[in-house]
Amino acid sequence: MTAIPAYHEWRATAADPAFTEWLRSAAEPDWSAVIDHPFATAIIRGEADMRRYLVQDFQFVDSFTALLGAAVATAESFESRARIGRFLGQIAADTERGYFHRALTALGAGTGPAKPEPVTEEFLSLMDETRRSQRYPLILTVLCVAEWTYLGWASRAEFPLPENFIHREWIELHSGPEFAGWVAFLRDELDRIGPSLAEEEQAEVLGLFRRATELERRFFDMAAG
Ligand SMILES: Cc1ncc(CO)c(N)n1
Repeated sequence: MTAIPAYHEWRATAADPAFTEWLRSAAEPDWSAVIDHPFATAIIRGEADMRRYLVQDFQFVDSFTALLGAAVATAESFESRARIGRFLGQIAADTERGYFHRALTALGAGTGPAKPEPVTEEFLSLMDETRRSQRYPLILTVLCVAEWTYLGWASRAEFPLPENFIHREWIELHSGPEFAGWVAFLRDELDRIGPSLAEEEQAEVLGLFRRATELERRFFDMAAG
């Protein structure tokens, strides 16, 4: 494995010196494996069996929403806090939650408690630990991986989208200008804060970014069965 240069070394030679670009490039090959994952391709084609995936992801989204709450609590300005709070209230707790209820009902799965798969457990632990740290850079890092990878695969979809609402709305929730704007906000926050962190903290952020990306890949592997 090639060693990953520290941010300040990397940025001297990078075409795009953004902090999140350093993180993303260091998360390869997992990053591209998530974006190009066969399960994501099956969603885009309207062919994925969504039941196990959505039952597991409903648990993910609960911890993710709690993590958004921690981001609201730790953000450094009212504008950032309001931006995250809006996404929490309008998307996570409303549009997306409504989708889960309709989709899980249509799949005959229900919205009650379900047994988490091992990768789900690992992801929930990572998010819960990050939430408890109450450290904004770490919280942003996990949010950024989750949202940016999802924008990546969902943006591969072309019109017309699948007819089945379970595939179509899942793609719509993670693509389009509004979701792209949300991801741009998360990246901008991390691009603003990351460069002034101490080198050890930058390394910690990098480790967390890579770990979360690996979990995204394994989450799709789990869904593909
Ligand atoms: C596993 C996973 N990663 C990212 C997202 C997007 O929030 C999601 N719903 N599920």
